[in-house]
Amino acid sequence: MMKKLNISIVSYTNTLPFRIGIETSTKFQRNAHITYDNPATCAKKVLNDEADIGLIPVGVLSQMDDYHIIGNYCIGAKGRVDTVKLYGKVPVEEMTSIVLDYQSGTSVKLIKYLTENYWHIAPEFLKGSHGFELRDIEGTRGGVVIGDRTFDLDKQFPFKYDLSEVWWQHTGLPFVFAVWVSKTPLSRDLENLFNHALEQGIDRINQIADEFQHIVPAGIDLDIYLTNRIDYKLDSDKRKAMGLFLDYLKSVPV
Ligand SMILES: C=C(O[C@@H]1C=C(C(=O)O)C=C[C@H]1O)C(=O)O
Repeated sequence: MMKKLNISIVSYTNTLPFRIGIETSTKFQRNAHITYDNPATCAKKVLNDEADIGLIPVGVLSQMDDYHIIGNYCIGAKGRVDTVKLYGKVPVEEMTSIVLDYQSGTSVKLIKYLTENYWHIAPEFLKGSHGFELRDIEGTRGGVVIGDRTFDLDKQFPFKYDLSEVWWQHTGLPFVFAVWVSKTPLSRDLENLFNHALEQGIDRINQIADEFQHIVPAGIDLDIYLTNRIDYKLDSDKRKAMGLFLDYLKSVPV
């Protein structure tokens, strides 16, 4: 019998196929302890050895001495993703500061890449705290928000920028927000089993979207979100994009 595996998974709607794949796998149902966390917490748990496997932000990998990317799936997007946005009451060119989502480890670095290399502006960056998205985006202060909290924010701000779409316009590449990582390598068998569990969920996306449509606010089409916005396959273009982003993080410690 294998030791119980601690798995930390992002609790946002975009991980539904992963969650269902793992939760319904007979192997992991019995032999895993799953926690549902925000991305920054997933990373912290893997870094502190509180989790064996985590869905962790790519932006955090540059701070890890050793890590292993598991399987062929990720949280990525080809162009617009809808749930990672810079919001503001003024256009980005007029923003003097930007509050960063405390739940993020990737988008908070992607915004630095884009302000530097795409918009050519140098705003001050501030760390957001719980509830910042409803409180702190004011005047010339913009804010980066990720995950389900964005579902209700689009109506509230006149200016919004989809960071994955802007990355796509700038590089012509998809973007990878989070990957499955372990600090110590898994056995080939275990990695295959884990990847297979994820695949079981991915193969049922349309059915899952149907079943869970009621959990997202009216106006959000879950099937479109899970099939045309989030892109789960960690293919060669996504690996290339991830390499480019990690090289940038190495060159400018952000
Ligand atoms: C696409 C998304 O990507 C998320 C963004 C992350 C980050 O910025 O660190 C991490 C995990 C992803 O779930 C989203 O939250 O909607």
